Amino acid sequence: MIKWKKLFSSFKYAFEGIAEVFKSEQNFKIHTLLSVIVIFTAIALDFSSLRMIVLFIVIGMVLALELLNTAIEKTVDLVTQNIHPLAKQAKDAAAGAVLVFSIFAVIIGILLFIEPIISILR
Ligand SMILES: Nc1ncnc2c1ncn2[C@@H]1O[C@H](COP(=O)(O)OP(=O)(O)OP(=O)(O)O)[C@@H](O)[C@H]1O
Repeated sequence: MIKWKKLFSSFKYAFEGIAEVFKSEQNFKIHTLLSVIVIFTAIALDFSSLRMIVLFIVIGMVLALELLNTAIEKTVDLVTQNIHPLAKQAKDAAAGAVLVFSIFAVIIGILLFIEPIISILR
């Protein structure tokens, strides 16, 4: 049987986690703001369903990766407050994951937007 109270609590904690990261992490704020701008621009350009789906996947991945990056940072800080090469490697690798996907997100974004922008300029 579905435990509704537990399910509701899980959502509540997840939203608390997102709100906390939004408050404390500048990068997450910037990515969220950019995502909103990009989505409204896509609507204004009358994106097809397929373009919209790809856009939502990419935006979702960027924001989810940003949350995971913060989770790793916090976990490392919980394990040690001291300078440690493994702490550096863990945090840098997590930041690298965000950077790698962000670079590809920009490339995908250009590919998604270029045609609708050109056709509106014609
Ligand atoms: N305990 C540690 N030992 C060694 N190097 C660390 C340690 N903590 C952080 N660093 C280094 O400092 C960098 C910045 O770490 P920090 O925890 O300040 O994250 P941040 O850059 O502030 O991330 P964000 O701005 O997303 O919170 C890390 O990427 C890592 O290279």
